[in-house]
Amino acid sequence: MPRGIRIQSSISGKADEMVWQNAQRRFIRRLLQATASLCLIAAMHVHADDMTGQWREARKGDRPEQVLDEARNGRLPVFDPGRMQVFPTHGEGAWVVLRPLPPWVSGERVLSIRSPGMGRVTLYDGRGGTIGMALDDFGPAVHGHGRLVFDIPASLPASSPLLVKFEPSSTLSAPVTFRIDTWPDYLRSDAQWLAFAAACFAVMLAMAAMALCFALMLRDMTFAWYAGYLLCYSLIQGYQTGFLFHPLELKALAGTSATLGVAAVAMSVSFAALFMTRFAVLSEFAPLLRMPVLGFAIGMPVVVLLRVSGIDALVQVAQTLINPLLILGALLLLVASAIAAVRGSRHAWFFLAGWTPLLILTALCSAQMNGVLTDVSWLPDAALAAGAFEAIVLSIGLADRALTIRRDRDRARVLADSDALTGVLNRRAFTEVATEILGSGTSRPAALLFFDLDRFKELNDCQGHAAGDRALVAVAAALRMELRPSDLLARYGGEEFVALLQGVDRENAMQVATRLCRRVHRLDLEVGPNGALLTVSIGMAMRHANDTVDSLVERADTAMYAAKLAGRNRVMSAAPPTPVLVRKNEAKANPSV
Ligand SMILES: Nc1nc2c(ncn2[C@@H]2O[C@H](COP(=O)(O)OP(=O)(O)OP(=O)(O)O)[C@@H](O)[C@H]2O)c(=O)[nH]1
Repeated sequence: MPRGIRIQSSISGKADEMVWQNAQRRFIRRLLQATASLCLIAAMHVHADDMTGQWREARKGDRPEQVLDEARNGRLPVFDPGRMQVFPTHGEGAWVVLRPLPPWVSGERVLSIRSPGMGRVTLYDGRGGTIGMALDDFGPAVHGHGRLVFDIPASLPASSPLLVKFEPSSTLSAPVTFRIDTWPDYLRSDAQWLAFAAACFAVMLAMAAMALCFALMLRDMTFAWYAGYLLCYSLIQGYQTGFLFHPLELKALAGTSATLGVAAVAMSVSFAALFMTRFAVLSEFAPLLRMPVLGFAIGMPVVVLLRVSGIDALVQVAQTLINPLLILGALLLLVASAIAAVRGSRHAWFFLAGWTPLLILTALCSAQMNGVLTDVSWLPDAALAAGAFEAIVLSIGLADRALTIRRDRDRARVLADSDALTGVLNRRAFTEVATEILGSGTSRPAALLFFDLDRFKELNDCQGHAAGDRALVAVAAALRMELRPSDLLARYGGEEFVALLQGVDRENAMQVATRLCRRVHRLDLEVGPNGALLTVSIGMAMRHANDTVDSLVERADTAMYAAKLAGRNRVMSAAPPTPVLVRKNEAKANPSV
């Protein structure tokens, strides 16, 4: 929209803005409600009772047959393989015996271990053979997605117990579930998971790429911190689900979860802190918490450096600090954004809506490590989906922020461009916009009207300056009403106005000017005690090639004086520019001539 019209429509824009803000408030409220419902989804999970399980910690010198014997004799603790269970991977690891229950799945089948963490798992096939596997393993021909899968040959009786060993590992053990499926069933669920995970990663990475582009284009670090956060969170999920290795086949990242994975966890919270500080405008809405949040954002990379330093003592310190710091930091972000939101930061609400489900799910996944919510095996997948959900919510928030900034800028521009008393364009803005218009097409006809109120001094003297101001406002409003939205109207000086009419010929311009002249008279504003009404004298000049705004105004002003001399309350048309004037303008436009 041209700048002049934008300013002119600013008043009606205010009403639209209020409607828009209410709609936004409603949208955010609904978003929060949806988020809350997402967090409160009942922990319903149906799992098939198709196996029983027994387990014990592995000891040095254990033999597989001995463990199977112990299981057969009922000397091992029992667990439900369909519920999430953590098996120790410190020391010598852990043995797990799975006993399929009838009805048995015969023929070729698949044992899958969901969310196994980064450790290695070995299946003993009962004939002295073993198959070892890990999420970042590229050896086996068949590899699951988001899970470890073992091919159970048809030759192994369906009722045979399966012996699995969780090998010793320095990485944290994760709660796992076990399942035996026929190949078609397994392939179907694997394809579903792949589609789900690919969609979540695609959303997060697309939003991160978009944020990076915006960071570069707008030179706004808020977008950069946001992109950094999303990339780190995607990396964390990529490690945890094994998506980086299968299907992405990023072999270079195999074995890096203890360093790069941990760094990604720490950096994601650090980036989230930096992002939230700017996004929720903590400096304005929660200034006391800004420094602690920034301190946390800077502290986390330091801990990461200690963790990857390779110096034992420092690694130990980092290892001790990292988890408590993560928990404290996450809570700090939550509290800071909640305070900012309550104090009026609209974008803090977006942050809360996106970040809270993720935080709750992360906390619930951690709780599963301690034997809580063992039925809810979809929680790790929900944490992945929450990442995508958060990416969408925060991207909408960032778009809203960009719009808000733009609207504020537009409003400031409108204020700077408009005349404080009458609300029409001021002289500087008129000159700029009119120069743009005249420069954009010389072939299009245009006319400039110069208005000067008659005997305005008398009105001021007799009725006071305030009455004079009211008259100026009334005249400006009347002129604005009469003109087309595309015509520019400006207050040029004290009681002088100018209008630039586009696409009119001389005859049309004279008709418009005459109509405006009559309109001012019809305002019935008395000038003095003798009952004379306020009138206006108008000079009209048609735009010629080589005309500048100044030359056009100058000719219209001269015509206006002629109207004054001829008795006021009338319109006079300016003569075409004299050759001297044209030559002067040509010289101005091209100083070398
Ligand atoms: N109330 C009010 N008066 C203003 C404002 N700006 C300029 N004026 C007054 O407008 C009057 C202009 O007077 P003149 O230039 O003598 O012109 P005039 O009285 O209209 O006489 P003619 O133009 O010859 O018809 C002066 O008295 C200014 O003080 C304003 O913002 N508000």
